[in-house]
Order: sequence, then C-alpha cells, then structure tokens
Amino acid sequence: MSVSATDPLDRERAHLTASRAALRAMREDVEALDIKDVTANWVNSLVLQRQIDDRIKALADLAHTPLFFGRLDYLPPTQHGQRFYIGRRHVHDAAGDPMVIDWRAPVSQPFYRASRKDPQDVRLRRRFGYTGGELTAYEDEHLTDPSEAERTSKLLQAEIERPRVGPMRDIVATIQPEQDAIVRSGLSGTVCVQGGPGTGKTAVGLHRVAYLLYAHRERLARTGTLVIGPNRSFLHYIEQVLPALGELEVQQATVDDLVAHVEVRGEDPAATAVVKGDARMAQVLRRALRSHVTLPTEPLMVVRGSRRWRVPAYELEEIVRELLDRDIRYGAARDALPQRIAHTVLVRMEQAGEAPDDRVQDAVARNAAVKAVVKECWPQVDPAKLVLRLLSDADFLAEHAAGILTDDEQRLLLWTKPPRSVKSAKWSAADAVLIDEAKDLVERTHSLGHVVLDEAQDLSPMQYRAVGRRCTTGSATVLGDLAQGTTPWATESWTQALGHLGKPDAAVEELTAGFRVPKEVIAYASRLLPHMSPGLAEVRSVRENPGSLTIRHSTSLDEDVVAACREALAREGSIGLIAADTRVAALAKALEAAGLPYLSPGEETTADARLTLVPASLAKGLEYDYVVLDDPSAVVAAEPDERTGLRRLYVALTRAVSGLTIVHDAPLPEQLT
Ligand SMILES: Nc1ncnc2c1ncn2[C@@H]1O[C@H](COP(=O)(O)OP(=O)(O)OP(=O)(O)O)[C@@H](O)[C@H]1O
Repeated sequence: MSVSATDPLDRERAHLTASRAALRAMREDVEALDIKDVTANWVNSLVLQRQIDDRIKALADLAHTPLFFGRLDYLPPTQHGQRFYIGRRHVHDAAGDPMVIDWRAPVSQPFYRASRKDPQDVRLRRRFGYTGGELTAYEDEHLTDPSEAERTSKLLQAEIERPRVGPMRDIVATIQPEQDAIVRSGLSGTVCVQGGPGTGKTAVGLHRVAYLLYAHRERLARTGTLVIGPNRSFLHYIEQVLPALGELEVQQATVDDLVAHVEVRGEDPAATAVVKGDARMAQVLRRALRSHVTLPTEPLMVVRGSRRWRVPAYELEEIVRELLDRDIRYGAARDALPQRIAHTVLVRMEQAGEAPDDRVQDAVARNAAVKAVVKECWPQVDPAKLVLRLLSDADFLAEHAAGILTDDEQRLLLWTKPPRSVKSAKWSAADAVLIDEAKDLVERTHSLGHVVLDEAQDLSPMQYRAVGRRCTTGSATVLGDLAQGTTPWATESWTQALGHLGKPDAAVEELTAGFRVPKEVIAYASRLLPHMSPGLAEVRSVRENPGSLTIRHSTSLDEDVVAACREALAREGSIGLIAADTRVAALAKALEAAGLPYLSPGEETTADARLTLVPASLAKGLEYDYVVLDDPSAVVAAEPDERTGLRRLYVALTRAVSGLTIVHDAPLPEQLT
C-alpha cells in the first residue's frame, strides 16, 4: 500500500501501524525483563513473574479490537493544541510520548462529552470506522465551526445496528454523554440508574467499573470490586466485557452466590418468601440473637496462686449490660467480655497492692472460671441454627417477632415439618439470606471497594441488605428498571431500595435513550406500561433501523413457531426463541423434530449455532437480533399475578435488536391490543 501524505485516511492508517509497532515494542520490553538479579527470594520472584505475565497479556494486540477509535484535536491554547488518539489502552513510543491515550484518561473525556454548545476546547473530534481490524472510514465534527451543521453520527448508528453474535461487547467507542456522566462519577458516591430496556444500564455499570479501576487502581486492588447479576447465564453473557477493557480482576456473582452458607434445596411459596425478604426480619433476627445473652446472677471467683479474687454479680452484670448497649457485633462483644472481666480482677489486684501487667490480664481472661461465665452469659451462636430455630419453634418466633410481625406472618414463616438439623433442612434462597443477616450480626461481613448491582429491581429488602453489607465502606452502582421487576417482592421505589442497601443518599439518574429495541417494537411493548408501572416513561429508541414487528395468529402453534425460527435463521445474527417456562419442553421437542439445533441461555452463540431457546424467566438482561415470542398470554399466565405476568411479557418483548415475531394461538393479552 502506498501511503500518500495528503490522504487523511492513509495518514491515520500510518499512525495505526506506528502505534501497533509501539505496542509491540512495549510488550517486548516487558518480555525481556530479567528478574534474576532483582530478587533472590523465590516467593517474590514468583509474584513478580505473575505480574509480568499479566502485563504481557494486557499488552496483547488483538487483531479485531481497534487500537484507537477516536481522535481529539484541541484548540491551540489548551493542551498546546495537541492531538490525541483515543483507544482502549495507553500506548507510547520509544521516547515515552503518547501514541494512544486510554479512554479513561481526563484528556479523553471531551471525546464523549464535548458538543457544539460546549466544545470543551476541542476543535476537531474524529471517529474511526473499522472493518475486520482494518481502518476504513472516519467522521469529523468541527465543534467550533458555526457553519457546520449538527448531524447524527453514521458510525454510531452502524455500531448500534451491528448484528449481535456471541457475548456482550464493550461500548467504549460510542458511550453517550449522559452515559459517560455516570461512568465517570466518583468512587465515593453510590449511583442508582433507572432506565428502560436497552438504555445501556449494564454497559454503563461495567464501564464504570473499568473507569474506577483506572482512576483508583491501588485502592480498589486492595479492597476489591464485584459485579452482581441475576443468574449464571446473564453473568456468562457479560463476562467478556471487562477483560476486553483490560480488567481481569473483577469478581462476578449472583446474590445467591454471596449468601451460599447452606445448600439451597427448597422453595418458598410467594407469600412466605415476601415475609422472609421483608426488612423487619432483620429486627427479629437481632432480637433472637441477643436473647442468648443472660445477665450473671452468681459472683465470680478467680483463684491465682494462694489468692482468691471475687467479682460480685452486680459488677459482672454491669459489664454485660455495657457490652449489650454498645452497638458492636455479637461475636466481637463475646471476644471482649473475658478481657473486660479480667480488667475488673486486675483493678482489684492493684487495689490490694499488686502490680500485675498485661500478661496477668491475659492469663485471667483465659482462666476457667472466667471462661465459664462467658459461656454461660454470652454463648456462641451458630447463625444457621438460629434461623432454623426461628422457623421451627413457634414460641421462640413469637417471643422475638412480637410487635414486629403479625400472627399471620409468623404462621407463614413456620415450617410445617421442622427439620432435625441444619444439614437436613430444605433451605430456600430467602432462608440463606436470613442466615447471611444472622452471620453479619455475629461477625461483620467484609466490605469491598465497589459493587455493581444489576437488575436490582428484583431484590427483596433483605437481599439489598446482604449486598449493602458487602460495600459498607465502599460504594455501589445500582442498575435497574422498576417496570421489569418480576419478583413478588420487587421494589416499588429506588428511595426504599437505597435505604435498605444502606446508601440513602445515593443519586438516582435516569437513562431514556434506547440502544437495543427498534421504535416500532418498543412502542408496542410500551402499551403495557400504564397497566403495570404507571408513571414510567416510554424508552426513546435511537435506532434508525425501523426494525420489524410481526404478529401471527396460528392454529398449529409449535409448527408455526418453528417456521418463524427458520425464517429468522435465514438472516444474519442471533435468534432467541422466548417462551413461557411451561412451554419450553414442548418447543424443544418441536425444534428437535424439525432438525433445528438450539442452545440454552448462557451457551455462547457462534456463527454456526445462532438459535437459543430461552425460558421467559431467564430472558432478563439478554438480547438477540431476532426474537420469536411464543404465545404471550402463556407468558403472562405463568406468573402468580397479572402485574408480574405483564412485566414478564414486557421483558420478553424488549429483547430484540432487529425484529420481533410474535406467534400465538390464544388471544393476545388485552393490554397489548
Ligand atoms: N452508547 C452505546 N453505543 C452503542 N451501543 C450501546 C450503547 N449503549 C448501549 N448499547 C447497546 O445497547 C444494548 C443494550 O444495552 P444494555 O444491555 O446495557 O441495556 P440495559 O439497560 O441493561 O437493558 P435491560 O434493561 O434490558 O437489561 C447492548 O447491546 C449495548 O451494547
């Protein structure tokens, strides 16, 4: 290829080639590091070698991930009129001068935020288009040129319309200003994002983690970061995004994973789960736990050598009361009690003219008589056993739930056949959360530096508390859509949810532009909004592709659904066949009979396997180019109440990027017509 000095595209390509060479040189420098002389200690050298290996990995040049996607030319007075190429990572040349700037660096910010109204000292913003790793196009905005008209970016449109195959990908090249404001908000504050389907909440949450790791690398490396999603298949779908941004250390989990102290084998009826998930349960647990503390009634006698030291009961009582009044964990108070008692003994020794030191106090604290008092007054409590007793022993529950839970609520909690032991109990997911709460009452849960909580609307108050205690000293990004709440305990307001999370002062932001669902489809789905979440605004689709919405009445449902899948397979991209969970088995059979291979959610779509059979209960957070929706009324009917059913349907209707085909034999829910 001959490089002409005047063709801008050629010059940009030359910069790409030079940047790639610079990246290669950076990698070679690291590869050439010889650590033999740096450290003789083999543990240190292992650690160092691992860091070096990670660094080499991070410096890999991925053929299909463009090294830079944008360029900013500043006006002369700022940044010395410099030009910056914006990319996923920092690249510098041999002299240390930047070839590509990390998208998270402060000088990159105007790439996302500058506008004609507020050019932020930027003269030119250039976006690059790539085809299979080749730089093939660019698009300019002269932000300070009044004669240039505002127009929507074709590259942005192309990016949004690009067919979806495989797992979720990053959006660094096209983060929108209102999204960027959330991505770059500070580490100290918790942010809550309300946004309709496809407004980019998940994308924004993941990019915020990447941003925070860049801006506060050391602190977060120490304290840790965690992304919480609704289920395994969702986590699988999003797991590539952060590694693609160079961040390999972020943990992922479901709320169930966080509280997996017992094996969950049982399921609660909805009404029971609602009570178990209610924040009042925290009060019941606290009371029940503290009821194990009893006030001493006997004096303590400590024998040391030839001397006996007596502490009267009223003094022991005072110590116990004082610990009860202090707001410390049950276990911490239990650990402190022997030392407090020993201290009282020490004071007596001093009064008698002895000069005991710290070692004497420790010895007294370990004295059998002192231990006996502790065992008697402040016994060890096993959190799971505590919950087991509350759920099996009506009197114990009544004693601690009095004035907190009604009689009916207490009845809902009690097991009809109490299990014999923690091991044999058929614990439910909500029980595991109760045990987690009890565990935290005994011993403080470790707090991370930052937690992203996705699909947050579905959590119960007790689950919010479980997440909240994992970021007490850190912050959180809470993402959700109240209209997509499909649990019986789904939150009705973010203020309440944030209160339970322990972050009542968090800012609530709203995203309204939709990047997934075509206009016609979102308009159709939004017909449900007034019936299930009145007051929530319809998403404004930014997609120019009108998409397609097809509704077919069928007299032989399975056959017509299979036919619709076949039609979708004739096009490019992924296909999701979404159906009520109860319909999945029949449809699986129909697909097999028709010789159409299909995947389950969480299995990766590839160019050869593009059809996924999705139970409606797992559709949340996922997306497909084409969606075939089987019998909407069955999706509604599968839920315990109509509102939840309509919300489940709303989720299913909003998964499509390019087209939605609805096939039904039963009449459509009236709210849609
Ligand atoms: N700024 C953007 N540029 C390009 N694509 C974007 C942008 N923002 C979001 N998207 C894309 O839109 C789709 C929807 O994003 P995402 O899944 O984050 O939305 P969501 O709000 O979490 O949706 P849901 O409520 O359905 O879970 C994804 O494919 C995402 O990559």
